[in-house]
Amino acid sequence: MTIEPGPLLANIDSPDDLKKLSQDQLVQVCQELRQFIIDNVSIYGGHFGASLGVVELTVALHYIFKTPYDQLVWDVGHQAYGHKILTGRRDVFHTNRKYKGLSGFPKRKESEFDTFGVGHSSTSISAALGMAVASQYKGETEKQHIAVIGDGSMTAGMAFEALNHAGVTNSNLLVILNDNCMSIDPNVGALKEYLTDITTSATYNKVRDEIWNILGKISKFGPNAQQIASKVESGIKATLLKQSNLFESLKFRYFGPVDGHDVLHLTSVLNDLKNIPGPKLLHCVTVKGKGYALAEKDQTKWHSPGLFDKITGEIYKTVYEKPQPPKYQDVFGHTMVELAEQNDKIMGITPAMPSGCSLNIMMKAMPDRAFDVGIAEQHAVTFSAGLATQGLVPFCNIYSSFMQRAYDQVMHDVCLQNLNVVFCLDRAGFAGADGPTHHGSYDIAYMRCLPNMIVSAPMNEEELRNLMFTASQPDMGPFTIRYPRGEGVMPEWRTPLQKIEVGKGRVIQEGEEVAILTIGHIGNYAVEVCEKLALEGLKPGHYDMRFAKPIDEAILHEIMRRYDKIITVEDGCLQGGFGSAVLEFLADNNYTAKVRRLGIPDKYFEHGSQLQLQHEAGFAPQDIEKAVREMMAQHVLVR
Ligand SMILES: Cc1ncc(C[n+]2csc(CCOP(=O)(O)OP(=O)(O)O)c2C)c(N)n1
Ligand SMILES: CC(=O)[C@@H](O)[C@H](O)COP(=O)(O)O
Ligand SMILES: [Mg+2]
Repeated sequence: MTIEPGPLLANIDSPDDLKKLSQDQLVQVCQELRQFIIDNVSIYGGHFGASLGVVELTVALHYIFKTPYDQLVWDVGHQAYGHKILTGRRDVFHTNRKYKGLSGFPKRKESEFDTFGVGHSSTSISAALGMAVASQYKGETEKQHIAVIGDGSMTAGMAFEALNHAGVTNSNLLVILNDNCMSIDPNVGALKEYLTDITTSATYNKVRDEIWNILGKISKFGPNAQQIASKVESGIKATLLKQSNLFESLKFRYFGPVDGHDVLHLTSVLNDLKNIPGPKLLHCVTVKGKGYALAEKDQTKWHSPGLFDKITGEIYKTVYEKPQPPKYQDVFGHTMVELAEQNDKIMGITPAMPSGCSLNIMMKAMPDRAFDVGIAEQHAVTFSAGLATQGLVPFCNIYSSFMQRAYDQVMHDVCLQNLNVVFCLDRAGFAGADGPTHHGSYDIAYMRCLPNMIVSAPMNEEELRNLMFTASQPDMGPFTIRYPRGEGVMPEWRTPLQKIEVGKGRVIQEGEEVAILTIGHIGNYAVEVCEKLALEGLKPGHYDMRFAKPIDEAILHEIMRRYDKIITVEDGCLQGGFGSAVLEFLADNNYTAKVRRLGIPDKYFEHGSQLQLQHEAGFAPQDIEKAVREMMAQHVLVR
């Protein structure tokens, strides 16, 4: 079902069509765009509050700037639905985040208006600066470069690295700080408080209004207006502004705060800024979820709510007759509290994903022992390392793909010093609709090669709890536990906590001819396959190896004695992953069994459901079954 756009939006196939509208029509087009986003997301899903919050900004940017010639970079990109709809993708927007459909984030290969591929936060200023410097180098002096970054994304070190560089260039860069006082959860930290102070400061607002009044008058003076305006503005700021401004201190020209929902004022401000050279920052104050009352009220819930009834606001949930297994995330969250109640050394850390990873349960129960540190993965890891030096046991929960950003900290600050930090890597394996930026494909490989690091993955809820308990024991050193997004398999999951021997796998079923070796939740697919094959009297062995490192050598020797053929299955990259660890063991021990490795091959996978992507990669249940049947049909001549 395609959604009908409003009458103005129906005629906008590109920003050129938008530019044909009169100023008066802009308010209506914003209403239509907002409604179109609500209509689509309620039926097809996706990120919600962030795009509603930048409707006016999106319209104003495409109205004033010459996109795609002028380069517009969205940070994270979860707020870019309006941008996609206005730039030729309105009629296919219902495919957003669906398998083979539009990406949920800007993507260079999807549109020339998507100047930079995003998904992970805080890259926009660096990227836009790179573009601005390239334009300068090529003599494209007219070209504009705009980075739109949220207050949450601004908390990351990378954003500050970029500001630090940009401030000493004379590049044509406009940073728009979209300040809605929210990350996914409420934004945190001193920067957030600083931004709130500026937004509410009476002195500041007075100064700002005077500057804009004077700019308005001066613009009547013709071609030299901007130089004059710029001098007047600096003068006013220098003389009137007693409090120092962070961005001005970094040599940016700071403008704002302005109301990010007043589209007419925004167009006039952007029009003025277009003509002011050098790095500048416009502080826009917006409301996440603007225009949909429930989303304005509970902004975390409506960040990405799932499907809902747009009239009543009811978020649909599947109703089951029997109790269902919990999400791994909730098992993690509740187990953290349980462990921390028993062991006063345990602390919890998340970089800006408290509700996503469920550390919010511990943050509520034990606020002095659980920290949201902002979008700051590098800091989260080294902060955890610092805690560990003092004898505490930090559980640092980071989405597998976001951990890529903190790799040096894992190696240099944790592993090299053999510190007791537990890394809970959430969203391991295919993330699903978020796509390649968010798939947790590489963690087994990138963690396995680091000395001192233990790498494990639970096959179910009980295993997750036991691995967490094991990792909390004294002197474990760096310990990784990876698990996927979503439900496990055990409705009755509050099992007693038991220590697992590090590096020890489990026999799920002994069999004949072919052994399936799995790691983590994906092992449940092998269970399914074995049950199906048993109906035909076929009985492959199945081993849940639990640890990719140290790998269970005793069980592997035993497997080599019993089987000619091995299938390894992992929801991670094949290069350097769990299957590679098995191959290394075979080679080191001169075994010559036939081995087939199933996992994520050496290419990027787009978005879709986890199962669709697993099948595309060749390790969904039917693919494992096929591999077993093919292996069983093969005759091994040499042993
Ligand atoms: C490196 C990284 N860490 C975490 C995330 C998860 N994440 C996506 S959006 C978001 C909040 C961003 O807040 P802000 O930039 O203020 O945008 P808003 O949603 O408020 O519009 C977070 C934490 C991410 N995409 N990238
Ligand atoms: C844009 C972004 O990075 C997050 O909103 C992400 O989509 C959250 O993923 P989960 O829904 O798996 O928590
Ligand atoms: Mg925000």
